[in-house]
Amino acid sequence: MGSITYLFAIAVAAYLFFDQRSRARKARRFPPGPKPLPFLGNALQFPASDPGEKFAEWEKEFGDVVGLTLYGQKVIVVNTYTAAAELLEKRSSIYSNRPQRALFAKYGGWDFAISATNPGELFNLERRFLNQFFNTSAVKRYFNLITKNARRYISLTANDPTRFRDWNRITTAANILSVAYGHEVADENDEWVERTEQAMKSFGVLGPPGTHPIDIFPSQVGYLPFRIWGLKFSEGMKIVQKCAHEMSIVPYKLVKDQVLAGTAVPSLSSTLIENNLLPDKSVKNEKAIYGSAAVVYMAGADTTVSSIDSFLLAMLLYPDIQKKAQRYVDGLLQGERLPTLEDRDSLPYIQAIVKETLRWQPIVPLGLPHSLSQDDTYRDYFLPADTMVIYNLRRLLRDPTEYPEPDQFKPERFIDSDAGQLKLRTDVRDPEDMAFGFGKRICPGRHFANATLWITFATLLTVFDISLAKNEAGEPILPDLQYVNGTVSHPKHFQCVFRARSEHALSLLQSTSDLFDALE
Ligand code: HEM
Repeated sequence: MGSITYLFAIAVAAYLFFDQRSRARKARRFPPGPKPLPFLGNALQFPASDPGEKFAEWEKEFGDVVGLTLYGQKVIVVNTYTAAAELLEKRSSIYSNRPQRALFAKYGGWDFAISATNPGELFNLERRFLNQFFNTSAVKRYFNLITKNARRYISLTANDPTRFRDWNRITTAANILSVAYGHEVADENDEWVERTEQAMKSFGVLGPPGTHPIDIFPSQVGYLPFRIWGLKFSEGMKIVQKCAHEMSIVPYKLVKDQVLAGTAVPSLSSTLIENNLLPDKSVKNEKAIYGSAAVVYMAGADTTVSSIDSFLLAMLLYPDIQKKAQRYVDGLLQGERLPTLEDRDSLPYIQAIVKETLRWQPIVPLGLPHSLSQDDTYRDYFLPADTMVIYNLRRLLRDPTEYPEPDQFKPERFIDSDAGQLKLRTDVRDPEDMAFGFGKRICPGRHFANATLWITFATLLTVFDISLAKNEAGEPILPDLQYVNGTVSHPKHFQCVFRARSEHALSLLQSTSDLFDALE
């Protein structure tokens, strides 16, 4: 009896030992993915422009977490909300680095930008500063400004509808430059707007992240003169560096001089300079201050502009939804006034339209990649430190199990009508839980963005009927819903007809200049 027990105990111990080893071995497995080539890895298969289709193919073959290698860099592409939330949200403490882009940060001079820094002193300070100015209650102090610029956009569009996309860009810039620096955008030739647009364009020379030899082997080739990569590259990098300086130090110094002279218009920069001013007139935490202000424009303008254009596309393609939204707006405003952000809770249908716009056309289709600060295991997979994590936001926001008929624009999916009263549903996943990213890296400007989109959509619906342009034969021109891909994607050229819904609506806009004063 004793020896049987003994043998049984050995068998159990042996089983546990081998089971543990086999699980450990299994956990050393990187997630499956397409077969890599030596050195290049999957670089040649990695889609340079529209990754959506390729990612969908890989997901079908390998599952919702796909493993890739790009020149030795391990990458995972995450295709479900469950996996993204588990890794980037719940394990945020180790999934919040950014893949290092030496070309942009170190050699391009953009190392002050929070989007390029890893959690640490500079990151914490910049997140704290941004949160101080963009948390839910702080953004309320910008409601008047946002409303004013939404009306300005619509007023400019009423006067010259052919340039509706320019007006969107300029008035969005006006919002953000005012918040960041107290700078008032006077007209379309504003030097600050041009400067920042030049900076955005200059990034073209950097190419897709992680593909230039300086990004792949920073310590080996980074110190070599830019000339060896060609004249175009070398000239392009000089512009990137010049823009980094002009976007950060130049406006910062200007505001600092204004603070010292007592002439600064209150803004994120002026307040932070005042709060960090030392008796000898130097400023503590300078880099975090100019970094926070510069990144607000870089991250906030393009994204908001593209979301507003996507809303216009939805209104062109779904006229019944436009009519329905207008009925709700008219029911509240009775054609007597324009909407304000105080009306937000009374118009849940417009809130649902904001959510559906962010879901229907995810304008940051792959989010911003995170990276792992230490080894981890997930399911049976081993994920080494420095693995890049791409969350396929377009896939997450168009998941048919969360959002049936995901290609359709249907704000109704977020609406409940309780005894005839509309309210937002709480049992459907809110696209805002994904569209603004995850964990410690979640977009700090999300409340500001939501307010800007809401007031712009509500005012557009109050003032205009938005409809398709017609060709010479009188047939409607349907937009093809093609987007120019990039970190932020934008709809390609499309046309829109804006017809004022009433003379009174226009006159409300025209009297807006008085209203602006009242709002300020
Ligand atoms: C519709 C508008 C917007 C969308 C869809 C959007 C989306 C995003 C996304 C997906 C990220 C990446 C988060 C992550 O890494 O997981 C991000 C980061 C960021 N966003 Fe936004 N954003 C918008 C507007 C804004 C605005 C208005 C501001 C500024 C006021 C802003 C400031 C930032 C900053 C500074 C980051 C970098 C955060 C970091 O690296 O830690 N965004 N945004």
